[in-house]
Amino acid sequence: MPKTSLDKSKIKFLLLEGVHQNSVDALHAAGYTNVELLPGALEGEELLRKIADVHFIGVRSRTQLTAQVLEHAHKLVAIGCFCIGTNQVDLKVAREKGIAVFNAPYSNTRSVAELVLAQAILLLRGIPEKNAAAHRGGWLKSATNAYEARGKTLGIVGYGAIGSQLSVLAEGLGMHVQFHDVVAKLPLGNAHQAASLHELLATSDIVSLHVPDLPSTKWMIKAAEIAQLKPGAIFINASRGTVVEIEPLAQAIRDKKLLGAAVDVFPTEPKSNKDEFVSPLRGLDNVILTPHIGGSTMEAQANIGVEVAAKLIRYSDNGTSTSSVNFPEVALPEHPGKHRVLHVHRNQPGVLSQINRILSDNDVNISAQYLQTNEAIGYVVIDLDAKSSDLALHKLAEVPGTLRCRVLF
Ligand SMILES: NC(=O)C1=CN([C@@H]2O[C@H](COP(=O)(O)OP(=O)(O)OC[C@H]3O[C@@H](n4cnc5c(N)ncnc54)[C@H](O)[C@@H]3O)[C@@H](O)[C@H]2O)C=CC1
Ligand SMILES: O=C(O)C(=O)COP(=O)(O)O
Repeated sequence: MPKTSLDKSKIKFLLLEGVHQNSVDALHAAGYTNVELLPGALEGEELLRKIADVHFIGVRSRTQLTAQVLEHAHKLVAIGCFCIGTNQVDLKVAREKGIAVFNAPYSNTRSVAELVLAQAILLLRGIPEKNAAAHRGGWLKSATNAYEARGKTLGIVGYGAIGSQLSVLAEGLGMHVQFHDVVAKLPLGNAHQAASLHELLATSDIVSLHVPDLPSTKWMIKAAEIAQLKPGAIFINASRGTVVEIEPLAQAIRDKKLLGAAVDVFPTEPKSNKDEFVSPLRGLDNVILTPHIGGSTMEAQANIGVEVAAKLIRYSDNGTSTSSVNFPEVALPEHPGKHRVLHVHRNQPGVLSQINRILSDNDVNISAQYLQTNEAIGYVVIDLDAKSSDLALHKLAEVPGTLRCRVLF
């Protein structure tokens, strides 16, 4: 059973995919000097070897922390997703192992919304094609198939943080907005909820996807859905590459059924800037292909770096798990003069009573206790006298059902 009680300088952080330097600075400032920052994603043997040795890992959307990878994460206390999506992490397995997962749910939403709006305007004017032709010496001066955004209907699939922000920006341009969501959402401005996905697809001039990667959104746009789009429509996907089947989309572009498309996310993405990008959409001039940079702005990355580093530091320093995406949320006060035992266990009957029995049998004076559970795990935090913490750590780590146990000084 993994248990930790470490000096800060021995707590290892591995940050991947070039997360912002300010996260390293924040960790250093908080006393965590053992931080490795790598520019790309990791996979295969290298990831397994590295993850086995660290207490905290930071990733973006590319590194896959699957059940198999997490099997090797013997020391891991928490995962920071320096992005919105957490689909790259097996959240359930992480939870069952007592590993808390944090993300930055809002820091890059504006960047995505701005990019999508810009792409919609460029595609309405046929700019990608005209630009590509001009680079080859061509001159496509023509108004044919070039339109203003004003008065066009934008269909947003997934009216969450990004979709609703896009809605407001698009209305500012004079567009009509409709959306489809599985949850009833308050329409902003003059936007309205479409009767169904089918109706949205069939009646929008531009369709933009903003759903998370879920089993229910996997390949939600296939040949049948693409066939429902209006002739001459524009299709944009900056959500996840698993939401849209690429081949039927490429075919609709080749058949000139669609005016254009913008795609930022792909079923398989290169793991770093050194690897080749392969896609059936390559070579189609009226498709804007971007390398998953919807959230890649200086502002967003700086905000994400600060936000996620702060969540990891708080969880490490103090045990607060607020805003974790897979963990019982506990907001904890400081614990001056006391030691704090953090105990993560399976949510099964009897664990808490055993913990309290052990503490009482050993005359441990509890100055505060906090408990939060979800359907899978329980998270109990106990503040006690410094002299008792070593004993408590070792005894509580042996309680059946214990997943992780550590002590904070
Ligand atoms: N291209 C990029 O760089 C970025 C991509 N993203 C992607 O965008 C996604 C959305 O981000 P947010 O708006 O912040 O998430 P969000 O969670 O605020 O909104 C997602 C919305 O989709 C809805 N939804 C879920 N399943 C649906 C379905 N089957 N049909 C229709 N609606 C459904 C939800 O009810 C929710 O309202 C992220 O999960 C991430 O995958 C996020 C940031 C950057
Ligand atoms: O925030 C998200 O979910 C994104 O897709 C952005 O991913 P990235 O950090 O650019 O790999």
